Amino acid sequence: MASTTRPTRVGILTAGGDSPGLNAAIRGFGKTAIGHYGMELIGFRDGVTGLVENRYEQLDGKALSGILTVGGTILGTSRDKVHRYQVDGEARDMVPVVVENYEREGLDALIMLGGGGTAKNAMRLVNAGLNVIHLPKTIDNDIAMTDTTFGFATATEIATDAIDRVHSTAHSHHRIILTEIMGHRAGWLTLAAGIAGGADIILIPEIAYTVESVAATIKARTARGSTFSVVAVAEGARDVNDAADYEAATLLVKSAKSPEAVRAAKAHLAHVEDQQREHTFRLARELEAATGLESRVTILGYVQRGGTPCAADRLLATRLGAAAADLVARKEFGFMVAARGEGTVPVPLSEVAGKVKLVPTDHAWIAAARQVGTGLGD
Ligand SMILES: Nc1ncnc2c1ncn2[C@@H]1O[C@H](COP(=O)(O)OP(=O)(O)O)[C@@H](O)[C@H]1O
Ligand SMILES: O=P(O)(O)OC[C@H]1O[C@](O)(COP(=O)(O)O)[C@@H](O)[C@@H]1O
Ligand SMILES: [Mg+2]
Repeated sequence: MASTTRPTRVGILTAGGDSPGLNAAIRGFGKTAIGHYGMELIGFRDGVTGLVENRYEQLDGKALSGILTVGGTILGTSRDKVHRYQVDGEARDMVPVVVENYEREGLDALIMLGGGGTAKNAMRLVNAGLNVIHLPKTIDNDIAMTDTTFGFATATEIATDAIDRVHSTAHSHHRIILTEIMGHRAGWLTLAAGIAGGADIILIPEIAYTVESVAATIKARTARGSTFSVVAVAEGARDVNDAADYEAATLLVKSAKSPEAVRAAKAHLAHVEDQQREHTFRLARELEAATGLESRVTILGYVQRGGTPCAADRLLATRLGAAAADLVARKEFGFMVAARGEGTVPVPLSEVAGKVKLVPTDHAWIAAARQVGTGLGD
């Protein structure tokens, strides 16, 4: 009797903040899965939302054509959590619903493209028995166990270009221009763009700053005849006082025992972070008072996440996507596909989920910044 084997059926989604290279990764996975391995592919809409609501579209060769260079994600995205899904203002555990949808659609695997939050969602679905593979995207570069993430290189280009551009206006007006750069709790993007753009001072969350130190660097420049300065400020950077408050709030979260205590501590941490949100404007006022130089703030914001991915991100996203399809073909699941050197390695999701990769204070980039005379605010 002739045996009929149905093609492997795979779902894919993008979740978390959008990031240049998401479409390149969808294409990299899809072309390999469909063209090379003969699999079927469906794309869930708007991240975990589409997974819960079972909203998806068929992805074929035509749907994947022409998206390599396109910014954002053709599938849409959201920051929904699978275990605390908001329904009528209430948080519900939707893992069983997702399992049901996965089974009803006859899926053999689910590919989740996302950052730290997505790694945690992926881990929850792995624990519920689904065959999941995660690909690391984020402009923040803060995912553990991978050399880098797609989106980071493009965002670095954009932020570097911004720093280049504020230089001439800072110079013309004899001003201090503070350029606030994204990165959530990590300083990778600010550090990379700050070095590449030749910022005079770089402030990152991993190194608490004092206004006195930043002002001293600026005054030393004035003494050398430069009556302007450019400061690259990470959105998560803090002065020593704010850093102490933040650390205390973080410790509370870590030491909380009951679920209620954890929730209360997390709410307190969110409040502390909220209070510190305007820190770049405060620093601008403090520097103006300390140096006598007029100060201005430029917040780069979502410009850093938009538009076409650079070549390095297209290359990274394509090779990670293709490697994910190889894993599906080999029936190896529960992994994040990490970039390691020029290759890729599958890393168990348990070694990634819940971890954040911050800039080590002995990192070579920090050493190089110091060596060329850049102030780090400490
Ligand atoms: N007068 C200026 N006008 C515009 N850009 C400048 C000026 N001086 C320096 N830059 C830019 O600032 C960045 C860092 O320059 P750098 O050589 O470190 O200057 P400095 O020694 O004055 O700090 C470079 O991108 C450089 O092109
Ligand atoms: O898009 P939102 O919800 O405003 O969030 C902003 C955050 O998203 C990011 O741009 C990227 O975050 P993820 O890639 O981890 O989702 C951070 O740099 C920033 O702190
Ligand atoms: Mg993140």
